[in-house]
Amino acid sequence: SNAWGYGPTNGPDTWMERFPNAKGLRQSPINIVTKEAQFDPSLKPLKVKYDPYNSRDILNNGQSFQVDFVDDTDSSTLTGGPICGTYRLNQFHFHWGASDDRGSEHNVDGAQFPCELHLVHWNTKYSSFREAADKDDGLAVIGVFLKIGAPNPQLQKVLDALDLVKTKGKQTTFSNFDAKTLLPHSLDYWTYEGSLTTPPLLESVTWIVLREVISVSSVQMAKFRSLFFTGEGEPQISMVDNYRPPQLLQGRQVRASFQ
Ligand SMILES: COCCCN1C=C(N)c2cc(S(N)(=O)=O)sc2S1(=O)=O
Ligand SMILES: [Zn+2]
Repeated sequence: SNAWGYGPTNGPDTWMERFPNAKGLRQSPINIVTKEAQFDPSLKPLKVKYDPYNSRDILNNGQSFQVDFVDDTDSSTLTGGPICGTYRLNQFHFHWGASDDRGSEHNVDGAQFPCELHLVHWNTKYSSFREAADKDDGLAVIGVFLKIGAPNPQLQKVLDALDLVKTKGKQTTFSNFDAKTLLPHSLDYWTYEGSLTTPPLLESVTWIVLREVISVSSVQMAKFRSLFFTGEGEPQISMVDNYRPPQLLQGRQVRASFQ
């Protein structure tokens, strides 16, 4: 099928053929040049309020795996930071490499991390996630880098569920998970206006990339790589290198919440 992906014939360099946003002026991810990120004292602290009760299921969507949240009330929200109003947590997912030397989407001073977590929120000024998804101020995504180090016990809870969602389309219940336990101590961040990093590449995302990393062990990274892009019964293709490379800044300003 000609569905988009990360392979040699359907990867990021082919996406502009079917998704013209790929050539847009606010595409993501980017390389964050820390010296050029300007401290903005008007930026407020991030306020993250996640309720474990809202976690619902974990799904292999054929490009990553995501943990979905019930978002019909304001019980898991993001406020403050660079955004106005209240954004609700809809899902989180990851991007990772075939080896520990690559995998993140954003880079910091040209450096890639082995994995990057994205927590996706939508602006409640719109009636639903789908309605918000293509609005300039529709989405806010928190990006967290994972760095090789000590095993991460909170992440392990997510990884233990992967045995049940090995192939595309598989999903299983995933309740009572507190997404806040995946965040680092400091919520210092860089922020810029960007897009979804996957098709349809909608230019609707306020990116909030945390400066502090969380840890992941090499053994835990191998667990991510045990998933498959392909469905049950199809020739297996390992789910690895599901990241888009950095895009042109096109004159955008990256602001820092810290000095
Ligand atoms: C019209 O809605 C289209 C569906 C959009 N979504 C699908 C993604 N693959 C996706 C990727 C996202 S990322 N990598 O930019 O955080 S956020 C996101 S998402 O907003 O959950
Ligand atoms: Zn993502």
